[in-house]
Amino acid sequence: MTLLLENVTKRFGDFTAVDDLSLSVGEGTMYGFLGANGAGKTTTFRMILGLLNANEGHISWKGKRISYATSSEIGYLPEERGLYPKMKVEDQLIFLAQLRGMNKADAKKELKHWLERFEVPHYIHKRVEELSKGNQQKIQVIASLLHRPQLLILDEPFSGLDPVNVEMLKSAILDFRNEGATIIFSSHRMDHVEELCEQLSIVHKGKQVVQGSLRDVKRSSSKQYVRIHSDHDLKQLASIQGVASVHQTVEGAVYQIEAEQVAHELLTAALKSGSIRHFEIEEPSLQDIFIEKVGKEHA
Ligand SMILES: Nc1ncnc2c1ncn2[C@@H]1O[C@H](COP(=O)(O)OP(=O)(O)OP(=O)(O)O)[C@@H](O)[C@H]1O
Repeated sequence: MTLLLENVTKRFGDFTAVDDLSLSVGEGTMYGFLGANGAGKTTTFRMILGLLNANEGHISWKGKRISYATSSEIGYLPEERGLYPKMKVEDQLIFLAQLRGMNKADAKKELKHWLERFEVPHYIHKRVEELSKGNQQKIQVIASLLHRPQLLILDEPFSGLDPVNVEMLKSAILDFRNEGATIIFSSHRMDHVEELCEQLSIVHKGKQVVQGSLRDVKRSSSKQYVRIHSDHDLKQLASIQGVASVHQTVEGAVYQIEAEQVAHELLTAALKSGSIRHFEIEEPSLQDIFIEKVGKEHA
């Protein structure tokens, strides 16, 4: 595994922010790191980067500890965005790329490429403070990947972006992954994670409560749903044993079921009531799984 965390614990005084966390991220993987506010995501990222020391456990990147010597291989979008407001975009980003070992000519070329990719080439000579929040966010994303890191850590990359910019960023980071980078990112938007990540982990109060591929995580969930579209009244289906809840939709209803067998009973009962237009057994969404594991209060 490229990035490995083994039994990592971080305490602030008596408070345990990250509790015995282990995870492994394969090379070229897009990895989602999820959790409610205060779950320990940023603390974990800071430990991976060597900005905070773990009290217990080990963290390695390609078998080594991340340090100043490996900083050119790593890109980081911090949660608290930290560009210099008075400095011009070009000066700032080229300076940051040079700090990570890139020469000026290459940095200029890459900067031009990414500004065009994010449709903001005209901001090159603007001061950061002159840009809107969303455009500052794009510039900060560019700062994290300009030096072409092998490992990119993005803390809430989509926050503050409008839907068009979200799509632009998704496509850019997918291309970056396809070119070989390993990407780990946190997000409170489960739909983005579902769309992008092959592997994910959910932490709750510092402890890992879910880890695996999106597919396995969904399969291991106790929740399953049946969606039925019909013009007939299907109210009586709610009383079938094993139907945990019913959600009415414009076209019919979605039933949460406790076992797959209940789906067959629903189908038989629905057909007895008349014809149906649509019948489908649905996997839970990542949002459902998150709420199941982390609690409704954080949904
Ligand atoms: N320097 C610190 N001193 C004391 N407590 C801290 C410190 N840094 C973080 N914490 C605490 O550790 C816990 C985890 O914080 P962290 O920022 O890692 O959460 P998070 O999952 O990134 O949350 P969010 O989604 O809100 O960004 C929180 O309860 C926070 O208050």
